[in-house]
Amino acid sequence: NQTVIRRSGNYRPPIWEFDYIQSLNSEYMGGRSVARASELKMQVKMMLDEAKEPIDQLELIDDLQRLGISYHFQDEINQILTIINRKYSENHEPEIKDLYATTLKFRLLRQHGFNVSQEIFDCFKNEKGDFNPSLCNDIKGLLQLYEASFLSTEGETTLEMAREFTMKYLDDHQSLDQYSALLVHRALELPLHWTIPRAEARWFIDVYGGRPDMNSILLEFAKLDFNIVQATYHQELKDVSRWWKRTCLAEKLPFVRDTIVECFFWNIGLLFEPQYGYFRTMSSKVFFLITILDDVYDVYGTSEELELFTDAVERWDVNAIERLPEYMQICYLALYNFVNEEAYDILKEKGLMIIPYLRKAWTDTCKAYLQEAKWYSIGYTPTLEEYMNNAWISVSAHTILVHAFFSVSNWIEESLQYLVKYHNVIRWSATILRLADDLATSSDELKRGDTPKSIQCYMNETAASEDDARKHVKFVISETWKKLNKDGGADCPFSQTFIEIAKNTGRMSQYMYQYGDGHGMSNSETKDRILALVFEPIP
Ligand SMILES: CC1(C)[C@@H]2CC[C@@]1(C)[C@@H](OP(=O)([O-])OP(=O)([O-])[O-])C2
Ligand SMILES: [Mg+2]
Ligand SMILES: [Mg+2]
Ligand SMILES: [Mg+2]
Ligand SMILES: [Mg+2]
Ligand SMILES: [Mg+2]
Repeated sequence: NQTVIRRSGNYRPPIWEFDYIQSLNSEYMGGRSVARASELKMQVKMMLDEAKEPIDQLELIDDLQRLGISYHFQDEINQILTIINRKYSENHEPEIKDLYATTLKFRLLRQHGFNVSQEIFDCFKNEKGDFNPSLCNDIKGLLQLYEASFLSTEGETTLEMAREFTMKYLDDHQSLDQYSALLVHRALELPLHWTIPRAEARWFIDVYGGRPDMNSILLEFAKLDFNIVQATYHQELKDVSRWWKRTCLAEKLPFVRDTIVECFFWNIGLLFEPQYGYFRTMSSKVFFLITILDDVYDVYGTSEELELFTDAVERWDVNAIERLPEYMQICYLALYNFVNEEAYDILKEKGLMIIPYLRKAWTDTCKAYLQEAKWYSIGYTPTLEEYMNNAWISVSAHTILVHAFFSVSNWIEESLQYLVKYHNVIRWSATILRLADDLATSSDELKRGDTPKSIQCYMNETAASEDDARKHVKFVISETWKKLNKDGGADCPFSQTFIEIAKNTGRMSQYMYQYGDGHGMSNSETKDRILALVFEPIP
């Protein structure tokens, strides 16, 4: 047969070795830390009970969320916000026209699913309908309004105006106190709504520590809780790494990305709370399988082999293995065994047979991969729309979210129908992941040979420069967030936890790819972030 030319991704070796991972032993595992944490938790709960003024309650809630400890007080927080929302809906007139207080209330209520209207901001406009330029000196208010503008849905022009208005003034503001300057700089880099909670917590704990009015109980609890939660991550990562070792996939497939730690890291972004260990462990394996299959289709497989593999996945018949080349047999059986392992757990725990759902998700992924491989082999450049109709599937977010649905959801029945037809909350989450991924990975992909990506399709279709194409892709990400805010909003049929995973999938993609390909090439920023969030306790 003709000599097969196989491309290579020339990927780098893993940064963290198996033995190092197995040697992890956090001092925060012990009972002493847990005992101290529960004492502190009680004191924080009292602070919540004692906060009487709405502005004090809102500021405390905002601090708890940014410090990453609000998950301990969900009931108390929802109770407080329900009362504030009821008072607001009974009496729209704001006591004082305070941009900061009004915007903080709007952002927290909307973030928690209360659909408070953007009209709340009309009292800050002049007779022309623009925001009062006099507001430009209220830096705290401007910053809140900037952050709030990212919770907009399509057509909310006041929030659109708010984003433009605040960006103009925030950018060149000089007279800033040190704390506000840090918040403004951070927000302009990546707004709060687009930031994964764990990354915000790690950063804000340091910044909060330097705030003049910081509360030492809050700070101590935030640090200790962060480290205790990180200690549970170590156990989960040991589990995942033992699975990685047992499969020998990296050894058998030297051409794939060997990034099991990065795969685990994705899932700290998706859901950080300690009680979701099973989800993170299983989802890390999903990410790893997606990554190596993606490399089989993008880099290594010949068209004939890829057709065979796609057909074998669609048939979901272990006997199909005979017809596969050896390297594909190991991929297929690893996928087959993992899917059956998760299906076994769910059948045992919840009495639900999920193989059909998982099988369809993986089949859709492989068919989308095959479509891209075909476009590459014939040198075809699709229109942006044609590309995206396939690429929101080929980025495999739907597979990640289908697996997630079964490993975190309890009330599965009524939302199952929305899962199967990939409800928009899945599509918009996948679209953000795809576009953020293309911005960061397409240059390397094109160099070694891959299908044209969103940037290249847009350039080919409109004769735009690469710079303008990248700007357009960033604009589409921003517009897609408005759709995600809407379809992941109050009347979304999924659980809050599932919606949070879908939103964090978009957030984590913007975080992982903020400085280039944090997954495949792992730049220093991503390495430092993994050290801070996964390995190193806060001193
Ligand atoms: C999990 C993922 C985010 C998804 C599959 C592997 C990834 C790390 C990334 O890899 P990439 O090669 O950029 O995917 P694609 O561009 O070939 O679809 C896309
Ligand atoms: Mg939190
Ligand atoms: Mg790829
Ligand atoms: Mg690919
Ligand atoms: Mg690719
Ligand atoms: Mg890519």
